[in-house]
Amino acid sequence: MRPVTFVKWGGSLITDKTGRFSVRTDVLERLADELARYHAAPPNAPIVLGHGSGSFGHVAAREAGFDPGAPLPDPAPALSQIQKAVDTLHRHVVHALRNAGLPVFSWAPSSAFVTTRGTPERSSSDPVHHALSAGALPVTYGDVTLDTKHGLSICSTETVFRTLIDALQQQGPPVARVLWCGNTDGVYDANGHTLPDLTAEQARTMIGDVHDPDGTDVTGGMALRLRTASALAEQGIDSLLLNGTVPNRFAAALRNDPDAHRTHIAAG
Ligand SMILES: Nc1ncnc2c1ncn2[C@@H]1O[C@H](COP(=O)(O)OP(=O)(O)OP(=O)(O)O)[C@@H](O)[C@H]1O
Ligand SMILES: C=C(C)CCOP(=O)(O)O
Repeated sequence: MRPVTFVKWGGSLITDKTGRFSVRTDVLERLADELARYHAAPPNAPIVLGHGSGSFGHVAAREAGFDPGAPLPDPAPALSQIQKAVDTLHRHVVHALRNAGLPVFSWAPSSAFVTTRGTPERSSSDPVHHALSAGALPVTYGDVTLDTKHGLSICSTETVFRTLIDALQQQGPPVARVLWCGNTDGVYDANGHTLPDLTAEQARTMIGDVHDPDGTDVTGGMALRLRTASALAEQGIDSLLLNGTVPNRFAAALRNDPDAHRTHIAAG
């Protein structure tokens, strides 16, 4: 099998994070169409798609009183409410993908692993590995998890990807790169200009300089993305941070076309 490309559609892209349970259906449909065209045109890399939770999971987690540093006194109702919100957005995503003709295989982190203070344990990538071998499109997402210390925790798509990539790397196929699709032209410097190329070290240095995302967020925004991309670069995996709100930017990144409006965090 060819090396796998991981793709995240961020919550800032597919939802309005300043709203409450507000999905951008038009954006979802266009992205699904861009992905379907790539999928139908060999030679195409196998894809694992993940999506953020935006104004669904982040809002539900905040409303349930989620605090990453402390256990919730009564986790069961919160777990159920957050899972419902996350699942509602996931249904929108898989609906758009199936309508575009893609062979979706949905893979829920909340059913696949338990966490300890937010860190996944005992994860198996077997279903994702087999789905890829079968030619399916595995689709996962940032999710709520049962947690051994806190009752519940939240796993961002970034954490899900790192766990899944570690597990996949042990069995093959290799993972080549991650496309992080959001609502900015990659990572901006202090003047708002895109930084086209960053090493892992430079990306890590920038963590203290980024601001919180607009709207509700419980997982760490751009700081978490930079931390994750630097760690992946050190494992030999490239990251591209790009703006999915602009038509065809995602399609161009899938094809590896050059584009000045994105940030490349290079492996090595
Ligand atoms: N230096 C920066 N360059 C680019 N974006 C930045 C920077 N600093 C902060 N941001 C903010 O980070 C946001 C992206 O983080 P966010 O967590 O919303 O991403 P996401 O993955 O799309 O969302 P979700 O976590 O809901 O999936 C951007 O919309 C932007 O407002
Ligand atoms: C808030 C929840 C439930 C998941 C967050 O995942 P992310 O949007 O990828 O950070």
